[in-house]
Formats: sequence, C-alpha cells, structure tokens
Amino acid sequence: MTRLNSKKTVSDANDAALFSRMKKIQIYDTTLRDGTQGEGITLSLADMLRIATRLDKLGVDFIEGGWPASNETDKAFFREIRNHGLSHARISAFGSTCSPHGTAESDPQLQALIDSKPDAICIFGKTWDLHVHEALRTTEEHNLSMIRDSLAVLRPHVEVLHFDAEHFFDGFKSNPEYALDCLRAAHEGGAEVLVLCDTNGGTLPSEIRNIIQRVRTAIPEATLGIHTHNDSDTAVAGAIEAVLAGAQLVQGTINGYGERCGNANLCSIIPNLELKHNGAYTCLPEGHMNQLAEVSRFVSDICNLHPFDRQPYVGTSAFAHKGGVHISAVRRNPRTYEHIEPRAVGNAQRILLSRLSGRSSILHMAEKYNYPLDKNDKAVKTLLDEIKAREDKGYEYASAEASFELLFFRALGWTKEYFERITFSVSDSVRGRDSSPYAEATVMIRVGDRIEHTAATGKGQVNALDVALRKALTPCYPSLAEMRLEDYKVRVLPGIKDDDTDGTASVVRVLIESADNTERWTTVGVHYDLVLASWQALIDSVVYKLFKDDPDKVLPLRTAE
Ligand SMILES: CC(=O)SCCNC(=O)CCNC(=O)[C@H](O)C(C)(C)COP(=O)(O)OP(=O)(O)OC[C@H]1O[C@@H](n2cnc3c(N)ncnc32)[C@H](O)[C@@H]1OP(=O)(O)O
Ligand SMILES: CC(=O)C(=O)O
Repeated sequence: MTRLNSKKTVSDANDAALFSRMKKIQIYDTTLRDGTQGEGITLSLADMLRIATRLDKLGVDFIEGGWPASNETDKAFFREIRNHGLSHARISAFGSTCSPHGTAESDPQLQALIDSKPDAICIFGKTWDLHVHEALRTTEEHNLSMIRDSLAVLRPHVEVLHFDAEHFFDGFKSNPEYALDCLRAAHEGGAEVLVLCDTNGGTLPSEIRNIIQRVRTAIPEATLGIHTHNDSDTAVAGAIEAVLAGAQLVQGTINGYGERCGNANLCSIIPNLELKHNGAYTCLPEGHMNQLAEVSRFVSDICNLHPFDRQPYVGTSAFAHKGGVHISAVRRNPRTYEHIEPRAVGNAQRILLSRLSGRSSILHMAEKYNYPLDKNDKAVKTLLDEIKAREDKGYEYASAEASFELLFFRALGWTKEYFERITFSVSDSVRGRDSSPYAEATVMIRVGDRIEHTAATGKGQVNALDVALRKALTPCYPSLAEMRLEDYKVRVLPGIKDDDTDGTASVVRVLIESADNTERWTTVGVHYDLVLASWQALIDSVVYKLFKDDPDKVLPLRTAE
C-alpha cells in the first residue's frame, strides 16, 4: 500500500498518544464529498485541490476527497492530490457496499476505490431495515454479508478503513438488534471506526447520546464516530453529544455545507470541543484553531457562496456588538458579551454604530480614529443625536463607516471643503438602433478660485457621474486617479418616507464601496431620488479619500465640557 504522503509519522505518533488518552478527537472533513452534495456547490478539480491543501494546513486528520466511481473529477482528485505534498491529513476515498446484484470481489465500484490508492477508505452501508427493503430491495441477511464482504475485500488494500453506518439512528429506533448486527458485520469485515450517521438529520442530541451509550454497552470493542446532518438544526449539538458519549471521530464540513440543510459544521464543532470542555478534547494541532475564520471564508470563496455573516465563531457578525448597553460593557471587559476570545478562532470584535448606540459607541470610534474623547464632551451627544436622526431617515452607518468618520470630524469642528459643487446633471438615452442605454453626466465644481466643467459618458448614470466628477477634481487632486469604485448597492426603504415630498415617495439607500492602493471604504447616501442618493454617497467617497490623504486635517485637542 502506497501512502499518499510519507510525512505523517510524527503527527501519527502524537495522535496515537492523544488518542490513547481519549482526548484526541479525529476530525474527518467531508467538504469535498458530502459538502458538494449541497445545492449550489460544484467544484472543479483545481478548486478541490486548493481546498484539500488548505484543510491539510489547518490540520484536519482526514480529507474525504470524493467518490471515485461517481465521476471523472473525483477520480482525478485522487491522482492529482499526490503531487501536493500534504503534511498532515490522510486522504480518504468514499464509496458504498457492493451492489446487491453481484459480489464484493467483482464489484467495479469497490475496485475503483482500491485503484484510487488513498490513505483511507470509507464506505457506507445500510443499517435501517426500511432501506434494506425499500432502497436496496434485498434481504436483511444479504445486506449483512454485503457489509462484511465489502469491507473484507477493501481491508488488505488500505491502511485505514471506516464504515459509515447510514441511517443508523433511524435504524436503531426501528429495529435495534438489526442495526447492531450491521455494526457487528462491519467490525468483522475489518472497519476500525464505525461512524454512526444521522443521515436524515431528524435525531435530537439527547437521543444520539442515549443510543450511543447503548451501542457502547452492546459492542464495547468498537471505536465509534459520528456524522450528523442539520435538518433539525441540531447537527453540531448532536456531534458534541456523541463525543460526550464516547465517539472518537467527527465527520463534518466547513461552514456546514452539505446535502439538504447541510452537515455538521466543523467551524463550530472544533471550538465547541476544544474550548468548552476544560481542555478535555483536542481536535487540531496546537495553535491551529485560530485559522478557522480564514478557512471558513476561503472555502466559501471557492464554493462561490456568500459567507454567512451570522455564522457562530467565524462569521463577521459573531463578535459584532450593536446595542449601546453591550458596547459600553465590552469596552470595559469583552467577556461581558463574548463567550470566547474572538482571536482564538481567528475572528475579531466589531463595534457597530446605529440608532441603538449610546455614547460608548462614539467613544469607541473616537479611539479608533486616535482622537480620544471624554464621555461628557458635547460633541459626543451631538454626534449620537445626529446618527439616530439620520438612521431614522434611512442612513446606515454600521456598514458605511467612512461616511461616519466624516460626520465625526465635522462634528468636532473640521470644516475644510475640498471643493464646492456648482451644478451637475445626468441623462440616459438610446442612440439609433443600439438598444443599450448610454449615460452622460456633466459636472461643474469650484476648487479655490478655479472652476472645472467636465462631461463624461459611462455604463449607467452613477458611473458617468463618477467619471465626470473625478475628471473635474483630478487636476487639483492627482491622488484621486488611484481611486476605484468597487461596488454599488441600492436598497428601497419602503417604510421610510422623504420629508420633502407629499409623504408617498419611498427613499432609497445607496452604499458605495471604493478602494485605492491601500484601503477600502464604504459611504452612504439616502434620498427619494436615486441619482441624488448616489451623488451623496459618491461625494462622501471622494471627500473621504481626500481627507484620509490630507496631511493638514489635524484638529485641536478637545477638553471635557
Ligand atoms: C447518505 C449519502 O450521502 S450516500 C452518498 C450519496 N452520494 C451520491 O449519490 C453522489 C454520487 N452518486 C453517483 O454518482 C451515482 O448515484 C452512482 C454512480 C453512485 C450510482 O449511479 P447508478 O448506478 O446510476 O444508480 P442510481 O444513482 O440511479 O441509484 C443508486 C443505486 O445505488 C444503490 N445503493 C444505494 N445504497 C447502496 C449501498 N449502501 N450499497 C450498495 N448499493 C447501494 C441503490 O440501490 C441503487 O441501485 P439500483 O438502481 O441497482 O437498485
Ligand atoms: C454517509 C452519509 O453521508 C450519511 O449517512 O449522511
């Protein structure tokens, strides 16, 4: 048997030592297999190799690379991953027991597993009598021999052999003796870990714990693993209960991607085990858990899925505080509203400004801008009132921090105007037979004594305005040439009406994200007219760029009033 990589002896030894103390929980990642059974996830071979390489660096014990008999991409993965010099993880190939219509010895699917020459193989077999009758359409006795024989055929060809007991918990509830017989057959066939699967995700954590305790009494010689699905929103809790009941291997995926509602989320399971049990369990090599937030984002990027902001531990909102009471307290001691130190999983605290803020939120921002204020400074209250009034009108400063920073310094007495708008206009038209609209903008501004009057075309009105404005300003402010408009978002706010109209027009909120060579920033504009809302956000964006690059923006020191 050729190992996919040869550098595992040290970590194997560590694992063995930890394993013998029952504290090392083996982490078996199935993002590339069960994760890709999730809706909207299709990975190319290059994507799979990048994810596997990153997971190896994270320090998971097993990476399930796919089902070689399923498709050519999965098959190619096992060929290609050899060239990637993994240093820790074992590569596992997935498959099923042999077909009920043939023998294990002649089964092409089992042969494909052997031919893929992985470090480990994991096959699933039926353990629920309903599935034996309805899905396989065979006898219970025959299914037992399929399990035993398939594993026995694979055993000599691979170093590590696992059995996924599909639907084990439903099977146990339906016919406990038969479900246990399936496990015994797998053990006899040579599987060293029997992974109990809650395939339909309908088993609650308390049931999982109870059933595992009964399995351990019935088959004390077996090493157990757990594989849960999230259909009852309890996949992580189920996996934790299983470990508390004695499971030594956890299967799951990054971000909980997977079939239907997903698999157990390793980004939560790992810190739950490592941080919440007084050091009783280790999952990753020491010091690696702080990679989790980055790995979560890396995998969502490659899967082309938007990261889930509210994802526990690793989401950008996981340690984001918005309520003024919370912000006041976490400034005094983060433990007041944070269950762990965010950096333990590579995340960070964030403070969000909104109409729910109190003075502490302003003080926090002031410190961030290196401009500490006293809580009793009149400007603090003025700013707070202004933010609350503006948020009531539809502004949102939690995401548009650059607009807030400008408000902040203006409230403190910063009055510099980099330019003055005299006039601007935009129009859309369609020329001749060309059906794509053509946007044109003109801008007239004053910079000191100089008047600039420019025109530009663009892809849409905002783009035309942006180009015309920067054309007018760049001769006076050359650094604007390096600024780019990165993203533009519009949201209609039906609940908010504009004061200037008869009360029927809804306002729109525009968020513009800009960037230069060193920073990204977001600004906001709100108006019932989309162009005017865009103009506000655009002007804030340009002014923020000039402000942050301006060496003369230093403000006088404040004293408490
Ligand atoms: C719980 C899980 O997540 S299991 C993993 C599920 N993942 C996947 O199915 C993704 C990859 N699957 C595939 O590429 C294809 O389904 C293949 C190549 C495996 C099979 O394709 P086909 O031979 O065309 O069969 P099809 O998908 O229509 O049906 C599944 C077959 O597997 C059989 N089967 C299901 N479970 C098992 C098992 N544990 N052992 C043996 N056969 C099984 C079914 O009985 C059915 O065979 P039959 O039609 O001869 O009765
Ligand atoms: C094997 C597997 O993926 C399951 O039972 O859910």
